[in-house]
Amino acid sequence: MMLARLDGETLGHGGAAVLPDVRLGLSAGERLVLLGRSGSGKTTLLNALHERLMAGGHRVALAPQDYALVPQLSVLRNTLMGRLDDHGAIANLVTLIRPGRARRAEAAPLLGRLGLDGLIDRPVQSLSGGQRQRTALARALYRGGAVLIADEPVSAVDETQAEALLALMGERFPTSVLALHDVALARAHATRLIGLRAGRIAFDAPPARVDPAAIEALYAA
Ligand SMILES: Nc1ncnc2c1ncn2[C@@H]1O[C@H](COP(=O)(O)OP(=O)(O)OP(=O)(O)O)[C@@H](O)[C@H]1O
Repeated sequence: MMLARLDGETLGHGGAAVLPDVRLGLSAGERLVLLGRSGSGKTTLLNALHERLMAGGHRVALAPQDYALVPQLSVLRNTLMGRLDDHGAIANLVTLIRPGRARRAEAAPLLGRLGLDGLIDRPVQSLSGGQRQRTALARALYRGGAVLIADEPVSAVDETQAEALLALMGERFPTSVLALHDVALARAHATRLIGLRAGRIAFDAPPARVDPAAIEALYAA
């Protein structure tokens, strides 16, 4: 089933085209991984797919590159924010002021899987970069949905953790679109690798059909 499609659209910012004439579809069950140099348009493309999915009425979990956490609030409260739009304003206020036992119990197993169990009540501003990144991921995984969109979601953790986190994302979300810079992780996780270079999609194919030289060419100066 096709969940979202970009059909010859020009993506950019304020009139400046970053990716002209993009043709790309996302079907249920696919794991797309975007590769490309800094500034090649990965975030731009993720945002466009996010908008398109939302417009189609799909529930999407988003893990942005800058995490978008509230630094003064705890790991638990930031995680619970993943479902704010499922509840009314009053319920949300109560949850954010004093998360109830039920909400805590709901989020705790996931925070355990992410290695955050000892940090649940710590304000995010007192965490390391990797711990913040895992909190942002916790919020997305707690949200759940048809599709996960994550922009460099494992850039701040070590390789072993990265593999475990990608496995967890795959377990929770059959469909995802990720930007990754680690080519080995990208190959291992993706069902489709998409290379961006010089304003266009240089390749879009299953990892086994993408030549290492094509990937190297993405990053060549
Ligand atoms: N809000 C914005 N306003 C104007 N230009 C932008 C904005 N965001 C990104 N750009 C420009 O769009 C281009 C693509 O940026 P984008 O963030 O999509 O790249 P990226 O591949 O995700 O990069 P990185 O790997 O560094 O995160 C860049 O030239 C960037 O300068």
